[in-house]
Amino acid sequence: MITCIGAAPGVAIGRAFVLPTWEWDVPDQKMDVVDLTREFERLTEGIHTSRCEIEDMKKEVKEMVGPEESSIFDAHLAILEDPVFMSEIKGIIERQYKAAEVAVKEAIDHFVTMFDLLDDEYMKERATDIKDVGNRLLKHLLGAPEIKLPSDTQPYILVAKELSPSQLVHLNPQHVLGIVTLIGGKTSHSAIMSRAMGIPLVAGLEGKREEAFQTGELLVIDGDEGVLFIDPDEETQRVYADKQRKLQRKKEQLQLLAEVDAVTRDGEHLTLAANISSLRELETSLKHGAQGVGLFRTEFLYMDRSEFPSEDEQFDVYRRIAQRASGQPVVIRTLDIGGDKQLDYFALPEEDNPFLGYRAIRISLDRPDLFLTQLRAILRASAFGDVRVLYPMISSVDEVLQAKELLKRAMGQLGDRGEAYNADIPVGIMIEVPAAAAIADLLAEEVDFFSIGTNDLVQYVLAVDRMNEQIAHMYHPYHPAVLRMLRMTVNAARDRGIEVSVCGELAGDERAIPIWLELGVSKLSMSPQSLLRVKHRVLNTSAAEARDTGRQCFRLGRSGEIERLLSAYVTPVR
Ligand SMILES: C=C(OP(=O)(O)O)C(=O)O
Repeated sequence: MITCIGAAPGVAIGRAFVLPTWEWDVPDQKMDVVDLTREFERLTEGIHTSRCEIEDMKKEVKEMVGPEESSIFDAHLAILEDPVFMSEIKGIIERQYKAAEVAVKEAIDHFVTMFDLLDDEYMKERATDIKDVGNRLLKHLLGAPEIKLPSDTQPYILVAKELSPSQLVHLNPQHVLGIVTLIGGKTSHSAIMSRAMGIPLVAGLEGKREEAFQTGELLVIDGDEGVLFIDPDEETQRVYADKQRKLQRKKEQLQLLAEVDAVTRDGEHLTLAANISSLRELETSLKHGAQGVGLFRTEFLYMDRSEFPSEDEQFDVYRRIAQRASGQPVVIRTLDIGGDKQLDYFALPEEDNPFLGYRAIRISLDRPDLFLTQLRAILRASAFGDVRVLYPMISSVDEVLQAKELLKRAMGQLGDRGEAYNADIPVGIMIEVPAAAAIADLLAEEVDFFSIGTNDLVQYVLAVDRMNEQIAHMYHPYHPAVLRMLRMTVNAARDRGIEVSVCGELAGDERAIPIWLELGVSKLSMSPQSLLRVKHRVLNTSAAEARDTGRQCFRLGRSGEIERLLSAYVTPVR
């Protein structure tokens, strides 16, 4: 047995297919005849073809896996445009008279060595991205063929030194039982995609096996435990086949809960809704028994295009979602760009602190033309279902009043056009900025509901960037400061009699159920993949007991203690 990193859960048993390394042999030679113009032209053409391929893969992943995973390819496109990477390549051509492919190879080696030397998992993963993009560029410059995966064989476990997201896109989950990579870890882009595609993955095998992996050898991998067996004996095969069957059965049992209400053992009802970014995700959510859409992240409608979506385009999507939700609530959040979410055609200013900068409602209020277009589209959809509007990143009463004023103006415009809409559309705000939690009592006077966005709330309360892997260990959703903010918000909503729900990642963490019960939050909105797991936990929970645990959490002073107490209370189900 080899212990490694379990990067995507699940068990796989099958024969190995070893993927040849995607690295080209490039002889280090100077140009025969110095023709800089020709080399630059070849380089430009290679970049263009690579960009087109990456854009196609991005579209494919968006369709197949989801918009968030597809944004992985933005990092790849950014590398092709990176001025430092490109000037390194051009400098080698210009000053050393080397052919474009030699220059690209040297630039890849230079940056990969530099990033690998840093003792930082995140930077090492970025080295993988550079290799992936650089090798794609090299492939075009050398006219080399694409490495193809077998598609007509028995299903196999794919073994690769490392696997790039662009290689993963072309995997057929019907053929690939599992993945083994020598390098990489839990945070790699491949791991994120494997998890979303439901393919078990173990990583970090480099140096743990002396001889090379061979195509055809029998492997067992367990992506939960992070273990790999090579040519396992019969007993091991039996044990893991058994585990695999149990996991499959668990999945099937959970699926049976889709139509069951989320009620605790002692009769308390919770509403479990879904966070979605597309119609495709709504379908998955409905299959998993979602009670409506608690958060529709509309920014994904604005991505992968060259201009802002028109009112009609937006209306078409919102209407279809409202209709498909068949009368269940659909909460549509207005545009939340800025921070880590950028639009190619909307040049946001370079900022020192983009998460504290020009983003979300701040942009909407600054650009009423864009905001009114979106509000009209949402309002028109409200004639087709229980549509509600949600404003992101609210930090003051003034912002709410301005947004409400613009909503009224949008209603007036639709009225002039004779369009139907719900004049009483419920209006809510995200509580994700500490200021909003602190003045929740004032904000509650102005709106119909609160939706607590714990992802951003945790980042802002703790001053811990949610995207920065180096400080990821400090990102504590169970920090007492976060719990206090939650309490303030929920109390304010209760005193004013408005609805409060939670839509951050914490809503999908079954360990948090005692916190919600203690606070009196009865509506949770989460990723479609979490719905059945959380429901299963709710069904096995005694609200009275859980509330007791929740109460104890509020008395503890350290995140670790709180997390331990909650973890001991539940045994997570997958
Ligand atoms: C749901 C949230 O918003 P985002 O889309 O930024 O994750 C949140 O911040 O909790």
